[in-house]
Amino acid sequence: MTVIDIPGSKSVTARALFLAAAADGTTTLLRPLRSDDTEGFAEGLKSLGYAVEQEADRWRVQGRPAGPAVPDADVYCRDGATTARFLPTLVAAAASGTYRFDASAQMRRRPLAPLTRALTALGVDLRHEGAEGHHPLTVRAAGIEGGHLTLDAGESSQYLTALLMLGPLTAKGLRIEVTALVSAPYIEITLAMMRDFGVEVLREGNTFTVPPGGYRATAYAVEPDASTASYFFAAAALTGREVTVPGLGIGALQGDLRFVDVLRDMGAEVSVGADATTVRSTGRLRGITVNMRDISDTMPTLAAIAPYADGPVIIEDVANTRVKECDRLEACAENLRAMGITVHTGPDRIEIHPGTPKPTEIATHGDHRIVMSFAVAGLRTPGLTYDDPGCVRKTFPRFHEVFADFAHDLEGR
Ligand SMILES: O=C(O)C1=C[C@@H](OP(=O)(O)O)[C@@H](O)[C@H](O)C1
Ligand SMILES: C=C(OP(=O)(O)O)C(=O)O
Repeated sequence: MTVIDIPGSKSVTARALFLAAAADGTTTLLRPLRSDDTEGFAEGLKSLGYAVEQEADRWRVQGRPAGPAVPDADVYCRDGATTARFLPTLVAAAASGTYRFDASAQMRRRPLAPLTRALTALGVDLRHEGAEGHHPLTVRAAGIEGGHLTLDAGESSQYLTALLMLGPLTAKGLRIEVTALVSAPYIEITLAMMRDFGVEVLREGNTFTVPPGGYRATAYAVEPDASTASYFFAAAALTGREVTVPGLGIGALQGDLRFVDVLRDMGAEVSVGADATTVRSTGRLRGITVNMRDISDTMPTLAAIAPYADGPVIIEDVANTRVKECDRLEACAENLRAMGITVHTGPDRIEIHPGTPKPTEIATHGDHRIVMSFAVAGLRTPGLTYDDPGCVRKTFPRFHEVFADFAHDLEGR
């Protein structure tokens, strides 16, 4: 059995930084993720005048319920959609200030119109320099009264997360009626973490009622990243081995841990314990048809191991993977085809046929998940190379070292 320590969750770290910055008091984050996305979020907060002290496994944030410490700032959100969607929302609640946000070329292309429209509907003066609903943008803060909103979060749950977290910072709170939602388990993370910072959201069907009153600082331990864990679980299922990830068990916040259910359906033995999850190969990897709308960050993980299954793998309802770090459906298809595999894609689906993959250079499109997913395939098809291996920095800067040690350890068993 191989036990692997996974770095902290990106989603939890980003939310914790937002909530800590808005809270009354000093918050300590234990085991935050240290990667480009989360360092970028912390840097963004610092540009806004928040005090963020970063020691290796412990970050301290001094909350500022009144908002940024500086009257104006330029904030670069890098490639992180959590940063690019959550930070403009955080500053919108301040009583005054002018804050300009920009992001990487890909993040400029990624959408946020439903969020910017919702903020505008709440009375926020938000201006775009180019296309509406895209970075760069400037927020002129003047406080938010609050009230009722209708939101389409069918393209990204991050719009809803941003507005939920904004609610307690408005004068009267928010009532948000959601007409469509993708990546729903991320909303459970948001609600659970808001509760940890002292705010209870009332949920009635598709309507969320968020009370005013602000957040309370706390000490917060960040759980390991479940999307990152998917590469190690998939590796076990693919290579006939067993892998245990401590820190992700029954009470885990992240929906992406459900990726192990997909591996179970494909033939692996899975045990989700109180505080750890184990995947053990039974030697079988069956084809499967699976809806991944809730856990689409793990779609590339499944796509990369799909050719080694004994039947077709069909992944459905993942249209939003086309607006991530790249068009992930086409990137997976392109790379699998380059490996000699038969693949069909539709607007929201991918169908991958069994075959004998041959090594190639993986076109990463700057997407960390493409690299990490195909690294798993590399355990069965040695010789895969990557045109931009360093893009793993977004969520797991030490991925290549850790994965090489892990693969070595697996081989020895
Ligand atoms: O809220 C979050 O932390 C995230 C939500 C998901 O995005 P979408 O809701 O845009 O699918 C996920 O893909 C992303 O990596 C992180
Ligand atoms: C889609 C992702 O990130 P984000 O949307 O937070 O940039 C991801 O990490 O796979």
